[in-house]
Amino acid sequence: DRGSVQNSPKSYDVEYLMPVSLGTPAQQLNLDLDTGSSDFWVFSTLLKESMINGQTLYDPNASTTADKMEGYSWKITYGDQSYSSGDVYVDTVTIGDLTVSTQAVEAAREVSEEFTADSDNDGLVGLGFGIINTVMPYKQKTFFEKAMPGLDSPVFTADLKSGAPGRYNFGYIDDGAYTGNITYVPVNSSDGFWSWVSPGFQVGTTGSFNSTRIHGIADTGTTLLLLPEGVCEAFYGRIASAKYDASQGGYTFECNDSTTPDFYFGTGNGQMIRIPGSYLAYSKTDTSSLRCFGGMQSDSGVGFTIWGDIALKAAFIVFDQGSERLGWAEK
Ligand SMILES: CC1CCN(C(=N)N)CC1
Ligand SMILES: CC1CCN(C(=N)N)CC1
Repeated sequence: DRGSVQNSPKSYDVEYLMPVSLGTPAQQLNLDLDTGSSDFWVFSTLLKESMINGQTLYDPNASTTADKMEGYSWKITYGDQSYSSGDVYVDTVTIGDLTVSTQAVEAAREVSEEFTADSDNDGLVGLGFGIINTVMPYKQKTFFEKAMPGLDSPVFTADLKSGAPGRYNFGYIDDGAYTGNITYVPVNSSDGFWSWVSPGFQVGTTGSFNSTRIHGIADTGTTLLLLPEGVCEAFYGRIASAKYDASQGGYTFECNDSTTPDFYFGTGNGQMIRIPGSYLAYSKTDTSSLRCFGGMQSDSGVGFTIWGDIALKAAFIVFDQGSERLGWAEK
C-alpha cells in the first residue's frame, strides 16, 4: 500500500498543511504534519466556542465509525509553550488515499491561544515516534506506525518547497522528486525524535568545511533552522549588515544584503545540502523595514539543533522508520 498528499505552505512558509479525511462520512480537515511530536490531534466539537476561530471541527458524533476510548485523555505542550488537550476516539483516517481504519484521534477540548489564532490549522499529525505520544493511560501509535505494516516500504518522504505546494509520500520513494543520490544517516529514536548527527557545515561556496558534529532533529513542525551559537556566528559574520538584535529576539540583516552567502550542511559520505541564502532572509522585521529576521537562529534554548522547514525545503528527505535512518537528497 502507499499514499501521496500535497502539502501547502501558509504565508512565509510558517507551516505546511495537508488535507486529511476523518470518519464516516468523511470530514476533511487541514492538518500540520509534525515530525517533532507524536500526537494526532484535531480541533473538535468538544471545544468551547471561545477557543475556535474559523477552524474546521472534527465531530465524532457525526461519524458512524467513531468509538470513544472511555477513560482516555491527552495533553501536549509544544516548544513555543502552546498546548492542547482533550478526549480520544478511534476512527478511520485517510491521508492521500492511504487509510488507517483504527487511528487514535485525539479530539481537543482545550487549545491555547496560539492555536486559536492559527485559523487555517485544524490540528497536527505527529509523525515522531510513538514513545512520546501523550495519551493516558496507554500511549497510542502514530498514523505512520499504524500504516507501516501494510506499506510497500516502511518509509515516508517530505518534499517541502519555498512558497509553493510540495508533497508527502507514504510507503515509497519517488525517484523523480530528487537529484543525485540519497545519503542515509542513522537515527536515534530514544527521545521520540528523528535525531541524527551532521558531520559539519560550510558557509558560502568558497568557505572551508567545518568538521564539527551537530546533533539535531529533522522537524517539519518547526519553521526555522535552530543551530549551535558558533555556527550562527560563522554564518552571520559573513553578512555585512547582520547583527544580533535582542529587541527582535534574534539575528537580523538587510533583506537584500548581497553579501548573504548560501549555507551548506553535511549529511555524510561527503554529501552536503545547499540552503540558498534567500531562504535565510526569513521575513521582514516589520512592514516598513528593510531588515529581515534570520531563518537561522540559535538553538541555545532547546539543547539540540532543530533542522526545521528552512533546511527541509532545500532537500528531499526519507523518514525510514523501518531501518531507523534518515535519507537526504538535493532536488
Ligand atoms: C523539541 C521540540 C521541537 C519542536 N516541537 C515540535 N515540532 N512539535 C516540539 C518539540
Ligand atoms: C509544532 C507546533 C508548534 C505549535 N504550533 C502553533 N503554535 N501553531 C503549531 C506547530
